[in-house]
Amino acid sequence: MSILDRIQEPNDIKKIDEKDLPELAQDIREFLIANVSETGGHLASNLGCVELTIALHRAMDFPADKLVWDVGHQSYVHKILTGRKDQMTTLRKFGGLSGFPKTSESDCDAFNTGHSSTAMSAALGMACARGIKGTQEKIAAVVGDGSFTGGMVYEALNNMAEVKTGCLVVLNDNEMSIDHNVGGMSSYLSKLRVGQPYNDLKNGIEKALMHIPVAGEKLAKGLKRSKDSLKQIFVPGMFFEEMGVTYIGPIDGHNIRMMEETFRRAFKLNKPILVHVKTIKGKGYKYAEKHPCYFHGISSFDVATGKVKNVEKGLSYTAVFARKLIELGTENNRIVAITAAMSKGTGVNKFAEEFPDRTFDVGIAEEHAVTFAAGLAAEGMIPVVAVYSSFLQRAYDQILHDVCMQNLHVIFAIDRSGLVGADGETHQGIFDTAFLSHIPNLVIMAPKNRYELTRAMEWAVAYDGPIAIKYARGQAYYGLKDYNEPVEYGKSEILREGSEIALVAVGNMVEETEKLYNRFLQEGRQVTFVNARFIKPLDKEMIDHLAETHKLIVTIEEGILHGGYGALVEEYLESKASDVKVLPIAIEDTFVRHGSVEELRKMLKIDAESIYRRIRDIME
Ligand SMILES: Cc1ncc(C[n+]2csc(CCOP(=O)(O)OP(=O)(O)O)c2C)c(N)n1
Ligand SMILES: CC(=O)[C@@H](O)[C@H](O)COP(=O)(O)O
Ligand SMILES: [Mg+2]
Repeated sequence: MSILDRIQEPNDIKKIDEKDLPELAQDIREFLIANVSETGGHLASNLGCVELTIALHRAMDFPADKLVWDVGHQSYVHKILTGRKDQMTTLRKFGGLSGFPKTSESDCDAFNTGHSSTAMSAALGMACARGIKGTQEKIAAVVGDGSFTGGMVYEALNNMAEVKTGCLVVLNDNEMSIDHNVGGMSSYLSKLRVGQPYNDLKNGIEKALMHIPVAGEKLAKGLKRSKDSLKQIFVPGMFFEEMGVTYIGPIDGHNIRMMEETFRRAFKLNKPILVHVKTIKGKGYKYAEKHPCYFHGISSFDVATGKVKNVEKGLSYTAVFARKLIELGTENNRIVAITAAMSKGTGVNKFAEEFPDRTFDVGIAEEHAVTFAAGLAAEGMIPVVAVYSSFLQRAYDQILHDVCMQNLHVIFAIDRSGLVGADGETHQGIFDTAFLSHIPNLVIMAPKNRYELTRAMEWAVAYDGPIAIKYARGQAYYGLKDYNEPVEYGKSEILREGSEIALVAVGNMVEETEKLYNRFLQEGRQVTFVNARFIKPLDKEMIDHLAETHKLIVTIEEGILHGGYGALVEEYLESKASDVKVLPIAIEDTFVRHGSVEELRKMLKIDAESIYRRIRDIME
C-alpha cells in the first residue's frame, strides 16, 4: 500500500507520520502526472503546490476550516486530500469532477473560484462572518504571484488592514503567471524571494544581542524601539507590514515542516498575516519545470516525451487573429496590442515578437487594460484589447464609462466567446452579447469563419469608434469560404435565400446551422440561411425582409438567451407588432458546467439535431 492509498478521507493526512510526508508528496506528484496526462488540466500549478497543500491540510481541519483557492486551477491536490482521489479520472469531463473548487462537489471546498484575485476578499468576508457568528474556524486564502497583479487583491488588503481580523493569506510565489509574471509587484516579489526570511532574521539579531551582557540588553531594547528603521533595512515585506498585514517569509514552499509550523503559528496570532512561500511551478516533472507555460493548462499528453497527444489540425481563431494583427500592425503603426496576462492564450505573444514596443501585458488586470486602452485611443492610437470573453466581464464599467461613453476607437478582440468546454461555468464565454449589446456606441461583430475574422479586423481598424469582434475557442471554421459579401456597417449576410423558415446564425453557430440548413434542404424545405455578422447594430432591414417573407425566424447563438441576439430580434419585431413567429435558440437562464462543447450543446439543446427537432415541432 502506498502512502497515498492511506489518504481516503479529509484529515487522513494527519495520521501520516511526518517522516513519510516527502514520500506522500512524491506519490501525489506521480499520481497527478499520470492522471492529467489522460484527462488534461492545469498540471504545472498543481505540481508546484503539493507540499504547500499538504502543510495547509496538516494545519487545518476540513470541512470546519475554510480554505479559499485563488483561481482554483491549483486545487487538485486539495481534491485528492479530501476524498476525491478516485474520481480524478473524471476531471474536467462531462459529469465528472470540476477542474476548479466547487462547493457542490465537496463540503471541503469553501468557495467557488475560476477568475483570479478573488480569494482574499472571499476569505476576509468569511473571517468577518466568523466574528459576527462567534465561531472559531481557521480561514486561509492561497493566492499566486500572478494573481497578485489583479486589483482586487489590493482592495482586499486595504480592507484586511482595516478590519484586522484573523485571516491567513498564503502568497504562492512561483515567479510565473501563465506566462512570465509582469509588472512592478512581480519585480518586488522577486526581490523578496532573494531576501533573508525577515522574522527569523529579526529574532536572531535580538537574541544575539541579548547574550551580550548589559550593553547587549540596551542594544536589544534600542533595536526594538527602532523596529521601523530595522524593518527598513531588513524587512523585505515592508509594503505589506505598512499596510497593516504581518508579513512572514519568504519561506521554502517545498519544506512541509517549516510551512506547517508557520501556518499553525499564524493561525494562533489571530490577525491578518501574509506568508510568502517560494515554489517551483511544474516541480517534479522535468518538462513542466522547463516549460511551465506550456504545462499550465495542457490537454492529454505522453508522459515520456511531454508531447500533447492530439495536435489539432488547422488554425485556431486565435492563430488567425494573431497573424492578421501582425499584418495590420505592419501597415499601421498606431495599432497597439494589449493583453491582461493572456499573451499566449490570445495570440498577442506573436504580435509582441514583431512589435515589442507596441505590446502591453498589463497583468491580470482586465479593468485596467480597458481604461489603459481608452487612454491610448484618446491620444490617437488604435488599441486592440485581446481578451477572453469571460474575463472581460470584469471590465464592464470600463467599457461603458471609459471607452463607449467617449466613443473611443478601441477594438475588443473577444476570444473564447461561446462555450469553452472543460474549464466549465466560470470560463464559458456566453454572456458577452448580453452584457455588451445594450451599451450605446459599441458595435459588435461575430464573424462566421476564419476569412471573415480577418475582414472584420480590417474593417474594425478602418472604423472609428468602439468595436468588439467575438470568436470562439479552438479550430477556426474554414467552410463557406466563397461567401464573402463585403463588410458593411450593421449589415448581415444572406447566404442562401429561401422562404418559409429563416435561420439566422451568429458567429461560430453558422457552422452548426449549416448542418441544419443542409438537412432541411434535403427534405425539400425552402429555407433562408443568414450570417448575422453584426449583432449590434441590428440589421433591421434584413429582419423586416425576413418577417415579411417567412413563417418562422430562428435565431441561433451560443450565448445566454436574455439580452442575446435572439432577444434583440424578438424585441425589435414586437415593437413593430409583427406576427412572424420567432424561435430564439440560445442558452436558457443557467450557468453551464464543464464537458466537451459537443456534449454541452446537446445538453443545452443548441446542437443541430436538437434545433432541428424544435423547428419541426413548431412547423408541424
Ligand atoms: C480574471 C482572470 N483573468 C485571467 C485568468 C486566466 N488565468 C488563470 S491562471 C492565471 C495565472 C495565475 O498565476 P498565479 O496566480 O501565479 O498561479 P500559478 O498558475 O502560477 O500557480 C491566469 C492569468 C483568470 N483565471 N482570471
Ligand atoms: C485557469 C485559467 O483561467 C486558464 O488557465 C484557462 O484555463 C485557460 O484556458 P484556455 O485553455 O482556453 O487558454
Ligand atoms: Mg504564479
